[in-house]
Amino acid sequence: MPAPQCSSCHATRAALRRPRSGQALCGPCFCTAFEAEVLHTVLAGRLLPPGAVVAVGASGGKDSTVLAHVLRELAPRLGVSLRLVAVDEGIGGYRDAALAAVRRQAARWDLPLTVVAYADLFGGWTMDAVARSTAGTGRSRACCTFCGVLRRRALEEGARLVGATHIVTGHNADDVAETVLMNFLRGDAGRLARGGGLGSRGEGGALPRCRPLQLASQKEVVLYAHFRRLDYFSEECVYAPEAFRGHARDLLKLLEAARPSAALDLVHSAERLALAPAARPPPPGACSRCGALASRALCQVCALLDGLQRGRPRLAIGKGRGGRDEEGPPGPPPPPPSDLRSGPGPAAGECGAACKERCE
Ligand SMILES: Nc1ncnc2c1ncn2[C@@H]1O[C@H](COP(=O)(O)OP(=O)(O)OP(=O)(O)O)[C@@H](O)[C@H]1O
Repeated sequence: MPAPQCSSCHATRAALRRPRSGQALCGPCFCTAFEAEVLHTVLAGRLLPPGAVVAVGASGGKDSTVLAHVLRELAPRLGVSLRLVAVDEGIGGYRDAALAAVRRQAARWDLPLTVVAYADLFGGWTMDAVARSTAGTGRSRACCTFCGVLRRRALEEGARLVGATHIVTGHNADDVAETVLMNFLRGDAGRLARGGGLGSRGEGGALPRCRPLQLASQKEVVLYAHFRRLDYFSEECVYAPEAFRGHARDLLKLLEAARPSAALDLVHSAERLALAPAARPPPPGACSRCGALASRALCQVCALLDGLQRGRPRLAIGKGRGGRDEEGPPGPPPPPPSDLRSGPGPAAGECGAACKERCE
């Protein structure tokens, strides 16, 4: 059976059916509709005011590639300027190739690019060193959680470096739905309550952050990249197979098979969740070491670096466990890596990151 006419321009055959609405569109009409929807998300949510200097978290992957491309198209109408900020986590055999994709994008789109590295920001620690340090312990599966905490801080530092007023990331509806599921499975009411909305307003001196693709499905992000012929890096991080997120992703796929709107429904559920006063997390204070926002004495970055230097990486994830090890009782502490400096961490007041928030 021949493909139906595009239901928008009626001039050509449709190339796809939109996964959620079933609307038949040709490639160009789909891309125009996709861009209009992102524009609506940004304007309706007042995410990026005119004059904003926007740091785009650029990983080289499909989501941030699509985000940077769409925002570049929309920048004149929004009245914002863009900077690409890429974080080099120090993941051998993965990040170098992804950074090469970001460099190609920056050159092709004529956007300024700044790269910040964990090794420079976090006293010599790279993600590979963190993984070595946790290998064989109960904490090795938490690599992605550790990395998310450090990346959030690194992105904040990079954004400040380029004079940004706002940070955007490429999280799409599926990413956010997975996070909602993970928080439910962890029983983490505090993060569920904070996870709603399209981003954070930048409390405590942190830069405002938002996710303009939060209402776009992963499938449509991929379709947009395909029809716009975007060049992106599509390999999975070497540490991803260990992550708990993979189970949430599998669960989401099962749910979507029965209910195609499951991801977006979860995103909207999180937006509407209202916590009983007793379940609300306490107002954050300042990290006693670096001055960043923290719901405990040390912010998550300082707690993590502290634990790494002592050979007992720990992270306060979940329902107020007071910063104890994330995954079960600690095993014997591994020796500290000999090739790493144990850095002092950022000076008081320099961080400004919202450490209390989930960092992926
Ligand atoms: N190394 C990095 N440098 C800068 N920003 C990053 C980096 N890694 C992730 N981000 C930001 O966080 C968002 C979510 O990252 P995540 O690791 O969940 O990957 P993803 O959902 O596959 O996104 P992408 O396809 O853009 O890599 C990205 O879209 C990007 O904006």
